[in-house]
Amino acid sequence: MVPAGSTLADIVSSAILGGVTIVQLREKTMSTQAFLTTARAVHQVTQRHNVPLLINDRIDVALAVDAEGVHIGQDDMPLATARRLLGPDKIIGVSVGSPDEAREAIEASADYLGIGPCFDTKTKSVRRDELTGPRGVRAIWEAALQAEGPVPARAVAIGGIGPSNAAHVLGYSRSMVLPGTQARALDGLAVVSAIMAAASPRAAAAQLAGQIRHAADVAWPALLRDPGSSSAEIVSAIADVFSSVRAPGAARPLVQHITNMVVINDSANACLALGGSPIMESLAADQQHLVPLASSLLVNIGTLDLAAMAGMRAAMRAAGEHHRPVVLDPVAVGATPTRRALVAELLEHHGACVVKANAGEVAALLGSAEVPMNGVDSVGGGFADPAAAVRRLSAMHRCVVAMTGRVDYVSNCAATVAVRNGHALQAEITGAGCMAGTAVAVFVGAARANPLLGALAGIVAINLAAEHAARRPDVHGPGSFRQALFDEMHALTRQHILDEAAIELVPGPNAVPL
Ligand SMILES: Cc1ncc(COP(=O)(O)OP(=O)(O)O)c(N)n1
Ligand SMILES: Cc1ncsc1CCOP(=O)(O)O
Repeated sequence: MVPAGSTLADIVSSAILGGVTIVQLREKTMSTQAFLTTARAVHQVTQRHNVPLLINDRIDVALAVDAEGVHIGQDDMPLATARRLLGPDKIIGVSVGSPDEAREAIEASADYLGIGPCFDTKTKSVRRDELTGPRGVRAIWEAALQAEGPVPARAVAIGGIGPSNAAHVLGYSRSMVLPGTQARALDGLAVVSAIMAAASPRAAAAQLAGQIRHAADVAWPALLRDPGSSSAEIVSAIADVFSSVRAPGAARPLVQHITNMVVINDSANACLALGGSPIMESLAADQQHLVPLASSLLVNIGTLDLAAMAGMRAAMRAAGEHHRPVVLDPVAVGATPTRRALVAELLEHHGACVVKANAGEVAALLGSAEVPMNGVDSVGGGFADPAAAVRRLSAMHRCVVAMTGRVDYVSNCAATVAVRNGHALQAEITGAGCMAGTAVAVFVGAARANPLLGALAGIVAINLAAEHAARRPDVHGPGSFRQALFDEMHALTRQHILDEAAIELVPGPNAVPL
């Protein structure tokens, strides 16, 4: 992987200057003599920078160059033997791909775990069924944290991790906030190609270090931020978000949509009427150019085709790299295997900031049959405990969930808010739910520090507009309602929100056991 004209030691030095804090030398095919020569050269560099060097698999090489430690796999020398040979002071890391392996390694005193492989990678040949995904990383990490060993558990994730998914992997794999304990993130990420094959290893390492800081300092605290502690406080905070978009002279948030062909025009008009600026582009190749310019990304799977699916993946990759909030609308997710697999993949590989869904879609995502669907519509009486359902989905995917219905529920799993605005005519026009997704995307882009409030602002805004439209004397049914809805979105004011938002904080546990 070392490009012509440069040496491994040069790359390691430049990666450390970019922010790498520990180096592992992994050579699968070199002769022992060449491995020793390389290890000595790399060790000189790491020692100069005061960064530990670990040798993969080869205890003999680690001893010969007096490296700071080793990394061993499940098929390598047993940990106890490695410890005997290396002594108590050397670092020993162990690869784990299951909760059982994690428990065993912690009990046997591993200094850290390498959890994975998380995603597919060209660096190592792994079977599909061996890939843990971020959800598997989370399960393994939680098992490690619950295991009892002589040293506290530490871990990194490995496999296919780069700048577009690093923050997502760290956020998604956090152990859950169980009552009385803190959510715990992994201690870092292990990457090979994202640094070694980069044009500038220093810039690549710096970008990854930035993603790690973003995950810890920005994304996670934002997700769990309080919306306020009383209905009045929350309504006032929602009104502030609304005003930040609608203030005279404020730049209109650009919302990049990949949406369905049924609603595309209505969604673009709703975006404009609410104060946003819509762009609707599904071409995969354009996403890396468009998404960084946008304030948020809306992905709606309503009418699927292969090109749009490729566009969604590319757009969500770009959103991960550039920290753009993604609003995912999993339209009719339970209806077909393709929809189920796509949404599972998008949530697992990229993650969403907000999932906006109706009750039937929430049920499908939870794997529950409690709420049936008829095509894209949720039918029946909904969940017996809707707040618990949104909390559970929010905790499962580490995102805000906005569930639309007669009463809307919006949750970041630490707080859940019920919204009792809206009108029955919303269920009589196609695309009302999709427009709610657009409304959420407009305000989430403006409320990055608190996506729960952004989602609430979108839901309240479209619902109040619907109430206003339905009250108009010129509205006689779905057709005139649809037309009036755009006018009323446009005419909505901060004062309407302060006077008319009907929201309440739903009492409940702070976290949900998964
Ligand atoms: C940090 C880290 N985690 C996992 C591995 C993989 O090690 P192993 O299972 O021994 O597989 P190979 O590297 O030998 O292919 C690692 N090297 N580092
Ligand atoms: C060594 C190893 N172990 C599990 S995946 C992997 C390779 C990771 O490489 P990359 O960071 O290039 O995906």
